[in-house]
Amino acid sequence: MSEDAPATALRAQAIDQSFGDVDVLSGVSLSVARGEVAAIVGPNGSGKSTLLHILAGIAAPDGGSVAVPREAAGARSVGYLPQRPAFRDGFSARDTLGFYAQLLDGVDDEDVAATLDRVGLGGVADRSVGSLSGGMTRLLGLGQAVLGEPSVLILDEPGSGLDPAMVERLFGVVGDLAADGTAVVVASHELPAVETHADTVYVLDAGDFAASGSPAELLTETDTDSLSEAFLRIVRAQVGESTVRAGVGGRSSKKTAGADTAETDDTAETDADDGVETDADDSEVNGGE
Ligand SMILES: Nc1ncnc2c1ncn2[C@@H]1O[C@H](COP(=O)(O)OP(=O)(O)OP(=O)(O)O)[C@@H](O)[C@H]1O
Repeated sequence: MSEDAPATALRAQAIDQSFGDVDVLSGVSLSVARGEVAAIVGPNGSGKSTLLHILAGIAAPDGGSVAVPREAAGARSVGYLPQRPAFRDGFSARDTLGFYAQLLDGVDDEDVAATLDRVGLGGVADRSVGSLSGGMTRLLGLGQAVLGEPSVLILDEPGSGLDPAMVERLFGVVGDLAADGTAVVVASHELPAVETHADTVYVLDAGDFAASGSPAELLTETDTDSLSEAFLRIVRAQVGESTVRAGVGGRSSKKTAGADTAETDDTAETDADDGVETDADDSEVNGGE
């Protein structure tokens, strides 16, 4: 790896995931550098949450591997905001983040207060979490995810339920974190915000990335004027029209059975035992970058 190249913060290789006979992810690979905001977009049911669970180490994939080199600086490697964050009622926002702070080395009350301010909840820090609106609860989830300055931040639909100003604020926070070196993977349907704030966009459809590149590259490739238009063009090209996805469906969509088999067979790390290595002190992950 050259001195100047941004270090890889997260690498997923040949991820396969099925539920029953439905193949949701088939050979998905991506690499995210420190300081990069990578957005995963895709139709409903295309597998974004499934992929994020795997990247966050919450679920082991059927095949493939995830590696997150341990960073010396942060109190933890990966922060994760689920699609529907929920907190135990009866505690304030401050106490809730305080609880999570206790679980992390070197994170104190000052960090909790700074985090609440950062996500826009400083003014309601002492309100019970049960009295927070859905959007505020999501912001608290973002606060929980960024506590301890993880080197990788994984956000599942962080803008869902937030008003446009809050969506902008949230993506602004994400941009600030990336500027400080955090690698961010965000699944989002907020395509205008993604177009403005993401460095790389991955369009997940039919089990794998149908397209990827910077927002500008996707607009150029699809000859469109906005990421929303580019998205529609890409996913309509996949199946003729955009619908709720029910998975790749027995390898019947864009991949052939042979292609899937070849990817699986080619991959040395598809053993489930090798699966997720999110906390691995895995310096070889950066080797050759
Ligand atoms: N635990 C599970 N058991 C069975 N099927 C599942 C499970 N989790 C996800 N699926 C299926 O996998 C597919 C992908 O779901 P996923 O939630 O990852 O999609 P998504 O792209 O995040 O959707 P959305 O944009 O609507 O949130 C769907 O067909 C879903 O029904």
